[in-house]
Amino acid sequence: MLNATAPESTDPSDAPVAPLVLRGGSVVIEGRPIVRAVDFTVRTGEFVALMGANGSGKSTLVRALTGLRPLASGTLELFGTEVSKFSDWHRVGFVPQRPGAGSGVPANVWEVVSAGRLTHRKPFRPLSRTDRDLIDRAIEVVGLTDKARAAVSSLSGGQQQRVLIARALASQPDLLFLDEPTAGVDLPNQQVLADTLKVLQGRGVTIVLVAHELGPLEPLVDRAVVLRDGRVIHDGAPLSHEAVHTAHLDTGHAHHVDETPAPDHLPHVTSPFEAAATRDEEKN
Ligand SMILES: Nc1ncnc2c1ncn2[C@@H]1O[C@H](COP(=O)(O)OP(=O)(O)OP(=O)(O)O)[C@@H](O)[C@H]1O
Repeated sequence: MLNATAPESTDPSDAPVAPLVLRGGSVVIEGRPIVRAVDFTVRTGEFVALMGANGSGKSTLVRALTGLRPLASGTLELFGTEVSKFSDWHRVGFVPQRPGAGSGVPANVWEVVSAGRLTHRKPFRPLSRTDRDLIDRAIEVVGLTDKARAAVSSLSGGQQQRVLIARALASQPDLLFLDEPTAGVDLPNQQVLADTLKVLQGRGVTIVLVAHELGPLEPLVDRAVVLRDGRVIHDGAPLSHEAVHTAHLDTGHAHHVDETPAPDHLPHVTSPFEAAATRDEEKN
């Protein structure tokens, strides 16, 4: 007699593709190794906090993971595709650290958030009804509907941060990076951020967030990865602010990395954002 129950698949190709796999990733800036041989995998739907002291390399790592900084060595795969061949950038959202969504341009909230739909539109086509609905909804999720036509420059720092988050939401990413979204943001705004990220987490979005302290975000975090001097010193349960600073390589959760210094001459990995990143640096 035939068994009607289908046998469970053992085919490894059935496993969901990890949104992010970095192997031996190093970043060198002006000859100085800033990120050193980091292995970092993020699974679908995970919420990972990237922690560590000032200057430990968190922002640099995030910029490498978003294709904004070339890797000096190592490999990066996004949704199973090597980064130089990856083209589904609309699946990746990034909320940068720097405040000031308006950045001197007299744009209103709705205009800035609408930029989140740019990667989805065909060139020179006006926004569709769907685009407009997604923009309105993103503004609603971050609680700024009543400010939709306000100049971004007229908003508080925390509200401006929410505008940047709404812009990322409007692009409906599957993988969202946020670089210190709570820095300099008051507690009510941090709570709005936590509520917003909870909505995204519920939708299955994978989230990688840089933070010094988790605050209201703590209950959402599945895993903390702590960097020190460009290396991973902890990869496991979320840590308190104090524990981040006292974490040692022998915590038990620690992920040991190769101590070999990055070589001087390294292969160059290009990305579609590299030109933009260079321009960005020149401005700094
Ligand atoms: N464009 C750059 N040019 C020169 N050095 C840089 C550049 N970007 C980063 N660095 C250096 O790399 C190191 C790591 O910086 P990074 O901003 O990645 O650290 P971080 O952990 O995010 O710090 P913070 O918490 O202060 O934001 C620092 O010593 C910084 O000075």
